[in-house]
Amino acid sequence: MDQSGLAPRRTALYLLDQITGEGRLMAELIANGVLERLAPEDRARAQSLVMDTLRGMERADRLLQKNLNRQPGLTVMNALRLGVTEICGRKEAAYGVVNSYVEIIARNKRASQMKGLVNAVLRKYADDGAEAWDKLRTPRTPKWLRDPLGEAWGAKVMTAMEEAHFKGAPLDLTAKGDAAALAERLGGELLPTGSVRLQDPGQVTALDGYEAGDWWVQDAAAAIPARLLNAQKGEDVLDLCSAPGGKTLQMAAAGANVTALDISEERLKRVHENLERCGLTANAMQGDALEHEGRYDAILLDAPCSATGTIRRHPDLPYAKDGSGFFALMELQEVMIDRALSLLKPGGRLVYCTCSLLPDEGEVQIEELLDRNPNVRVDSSIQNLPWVDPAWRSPEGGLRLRPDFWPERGGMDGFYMAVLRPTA
Ligand SMILES: C[S@@+](CC[C@H](N)C(=O)[O-])C[C@H]1O[C@@H](n2cnc3c(N)ncnc32)[C@H](O)[C@@H]1O
Repeated sequence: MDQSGLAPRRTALYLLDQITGEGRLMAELIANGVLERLAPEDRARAQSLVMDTLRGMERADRLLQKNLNRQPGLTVMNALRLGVTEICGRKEAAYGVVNSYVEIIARNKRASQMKGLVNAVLRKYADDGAEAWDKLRTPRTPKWLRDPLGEAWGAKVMTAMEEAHFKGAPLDLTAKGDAAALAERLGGELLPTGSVRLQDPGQVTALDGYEAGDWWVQDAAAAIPARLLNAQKGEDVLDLCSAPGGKTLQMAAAGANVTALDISEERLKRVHENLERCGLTANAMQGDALEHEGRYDAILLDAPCSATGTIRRHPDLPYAKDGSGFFALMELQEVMIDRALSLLKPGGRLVYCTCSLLPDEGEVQIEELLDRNPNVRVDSSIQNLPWVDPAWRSPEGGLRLRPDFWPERGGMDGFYMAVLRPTA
């Protein structure tokens, strides 16, 4: 048989097993070199197969349920999910898909006796599987996360967010210089917030201006906190949780004296690489935000969080996580906000943000801060900036961004952000 599709599919199956069975994140697996043995085009293929399967998981499972008396072991189930996604979701020719997964399972010592089942089940989708797939509802987020998000935002918004998650995300860039000129050069859209959006970018590193460091990849929502901080030339600015460095680059490009801290030596390497590629300067250093000393005009705290705002790009998150670590993150966020406020010079400002859809990591953190510290106010004037959509305004004075906003443009990451100013 034709062996060409086997390598990316086998890797896709391994990735899916690790995500759904071991709770590993895709980014972590890739950083550990899982894709390295594959040819570059196969890497992209393996990755996109996994992403599509995770995004459409509920559809694949619903279609499979009809043809399975009981759920097989994880690897066989995941091979079936990948196969159904390819045939029904990606509309690929069934023959090659079925043969590949049968071959992969046949070569798997623990699962080889199930190759007949894989063959028999996948074949059933060859004729009308694609049509059945298209008729199914937008795939739902796993219950552990759907419940709290639905409670926070309501059923209608939940469905709209799920639609955004299912569609995935375009590529957003932040320009080092003139964003309008960059949009024109790359044939992208200049967004109201100043980011440049490309709908169908191809390989990022091959785009014009990558080598020259004229831009960096940063979701439009993720670019807003540094815009709110509005670092000025010559100001002493602290990026407390900086890696991989998107916001550090924005503040360095504005001419501020940026100290970029991160607890992870490994992740800090990315900050150094990004600064070097873009020809920008910052004092990037490894350190714990809770122990850092100094006094700053402006501080950006992009706190570690559930990252539930990034599901459009990271559909593995709801399957790799179960929410069990989130409470500890919320406690850390609270301590970090207090610590960050203590590092401000008189008259200084702090932007607190998280790429989370959970109010406990955003709105509630700010409400609780105001309760325990009457000497801080939320600077709600940012809600009136000309490029701020009124729909983003949050009652306590911050901005709430959600993936279902800008649906006609391709959405945005979920984020919460607020500008805080000590009054004494
Ligand atoms: C949301 S990410 C930051 C993203 C970054 N601001 C950007 O825009 O590219 C959170 C970061 O916080 C770092 N972190 C976690 N605990 C920390 C601590 N106690 N002190 C400093 N950094 C910490 C993590 O290593 C991670 O890189």
